Amino acid sequence: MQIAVLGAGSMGHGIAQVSAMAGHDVVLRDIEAEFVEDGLEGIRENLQGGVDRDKLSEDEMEAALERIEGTTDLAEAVDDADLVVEAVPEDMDLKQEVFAEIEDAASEDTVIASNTSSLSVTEMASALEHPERAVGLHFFNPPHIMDLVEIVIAEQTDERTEAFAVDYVRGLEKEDVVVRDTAGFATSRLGLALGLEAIRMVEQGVASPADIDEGMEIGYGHPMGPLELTDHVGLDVRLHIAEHLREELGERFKPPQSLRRKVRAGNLGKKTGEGYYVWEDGERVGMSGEWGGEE
Ligand SMILES: NC(=O)c1ccc[n+]([C@@H]2O[C@H](COP(=O)([O-])OP(=O)(O)OC[C@H]3O[C@@H](n4cnc5c(N)ncnc54)[C@H](O)[C@@H]3O)[C@@H](O)[C@H]2O)c1
Repeated sequence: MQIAVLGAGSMGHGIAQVSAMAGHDVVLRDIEAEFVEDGLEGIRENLQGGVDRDKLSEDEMEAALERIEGTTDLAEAVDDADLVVEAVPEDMDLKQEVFAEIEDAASEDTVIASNTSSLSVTEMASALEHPERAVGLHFFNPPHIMDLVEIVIAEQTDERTEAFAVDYVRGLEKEDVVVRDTAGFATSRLGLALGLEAIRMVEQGVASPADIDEGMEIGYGHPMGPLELTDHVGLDVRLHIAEHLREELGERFKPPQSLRRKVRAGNLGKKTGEGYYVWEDGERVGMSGEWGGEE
């Protein structure tokens, strides 16, 4: 199958990589040649990492690389594509513009997918003349490691498009869950509900961040507790999604005060060195100030 991936950033280059690994021919498109080159370099590094860890052979790496081309030309990318996956920044106007551009340049039965993590695919699809071919393919970061893809069914998505998306995801040897297009889909909504409640529990002094996280890790088998996960994702990102879900789904997603306070103070989690924990060189070294630092 011929696949175009638009946007060669964190997600786009990974989606191009897993598609090529599954045997598809891929064109990766970004708006500047240097972004395309960065994306291709990211793919080379990931694949080389796989070879170093004996996950794939040199030959498999070379074959995958040969199946991927880069371009800045939209028409060249989508012209022969059976599937176009957009992974451009999370902005509804931009996504709608990109959807309409794809439809102008692609053939009539090309499936048009968005990797959005929170926006309405139904709203994006409304920019198309044939919206029944739109679908959400929500990959997780990084796509070459994470096994799940949420397939998001917009109001307009028809059965052919849904079946196509399921086949594509299974062909990547990933697990699919099919969800209706609602705010936060299935994963972000549940993950955030847990994260916000954990933050409220910290605010109420129920237990320390480390004890709450350990409770979920050991008691419930979660690989990472909700507060550490919040630090990984970024407090700013979680606040933004909470505000969106509050607007769409109600007050139960109201962002807790400490989340707002920390974001205002620039304490955004692992990337800035402090969130609910303190981080040094990417390692968790203690809890944030009000918990005295000690775990
Ligand atoms: N980063 C994550 O953890 C994550 C996880 C799941 C889904 N997503 C979603 O994936 C999408 C992309 O996120 P990202 O983190 O890869 O962003 P990013 O900023 O790393 O990459 C976006 C890329 O798109 C390019 N771009 C901008 N306009 C374009 C256009 N018109 N055509 C082609 N390329 C264009 C940019 O130059 C940039 O290289 C967003 O919708 C985001 O919500 C992100």
